[in-house]
Amino acid sequence: MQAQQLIQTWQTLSRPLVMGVVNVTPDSFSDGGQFFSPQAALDHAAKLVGDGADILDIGGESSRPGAPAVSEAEELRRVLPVVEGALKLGKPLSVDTTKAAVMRVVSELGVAMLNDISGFQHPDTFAAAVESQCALCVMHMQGAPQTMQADPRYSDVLAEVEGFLLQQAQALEAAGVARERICLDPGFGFGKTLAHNLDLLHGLPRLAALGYPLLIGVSRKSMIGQLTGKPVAQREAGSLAAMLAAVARGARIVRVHDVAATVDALKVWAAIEEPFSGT
Ligand SMILES: Nc1nc2ncc(COP(=O)(O)OP(=O)(O)O)nc2c(=O)[nH]1
Repeated sequence: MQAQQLIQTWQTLSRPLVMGVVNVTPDSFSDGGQFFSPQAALDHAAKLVGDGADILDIGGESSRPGAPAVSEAEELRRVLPVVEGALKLGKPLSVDTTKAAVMRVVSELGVAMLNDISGFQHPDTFAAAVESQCALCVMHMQGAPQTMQADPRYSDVLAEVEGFLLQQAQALEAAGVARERICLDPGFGFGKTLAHNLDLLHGLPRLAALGYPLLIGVSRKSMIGQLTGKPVAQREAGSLAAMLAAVARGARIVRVHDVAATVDALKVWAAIEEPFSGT
């Protein structure tokens, strides 16, 4: 069972896990349209595995601000061929979806994780998560992709994100989900200003202290663009810096587009951070 393999890995591995992004969408903010055909997506998935990805996150609906919603049928049409093909790559798969029907189908196919950017808030996705045997990524988002960046406001962003993540995790456990199946994600860029994102980055140790693996996604996001002034295609360096800052503050799974560069950055970081073995 892929889920057990993934949970075992994130419990035992001394280094952060690298999650490679496979967007089977025409409009993802960072790579929309590049991998929209099943074969292109599978070729990309294989490349990311070759580059060192520990997990692949397959998504069929863009969550960028203002993105149009995708129907259940269309999302299934996009992701199923890729999931079925990527299962043969021998790495745990995650599916990035907010639809219960998609969760149920891919759980049956044996994917390792369900990644819900809306944090399994809805009764149908909550039930699908509980009934699956998958690992679960509970992410915080204020509002919905279509409107979330209009005017995000918090009295205390860290406290509100922490409260939501803990509430959802505890609700899932109360419904019978084993604690080790759950990881948490503050949702960088999902209804957050740059200041909110930086507050969350600074506050990661408090989220890590909740006792669940932290998954973070800053790769190529607008917060990197705001800090560097660079367009999406030139945000690799900034993304690596933010990723390492998050790892230094407790992130255990990093969701990235640039897998090879991330693997290299983590190797150097680990060599510096780990006590030098002298070999
Ligand atoms: N758990 C989690 N899932 C996510 N899914 C999508 C995106 C957005 O990035 P991307 O998939 O590259 O863009 P798009 O949503 O436009 O496809 N970010 C996250 C994230 O930070 N955490």
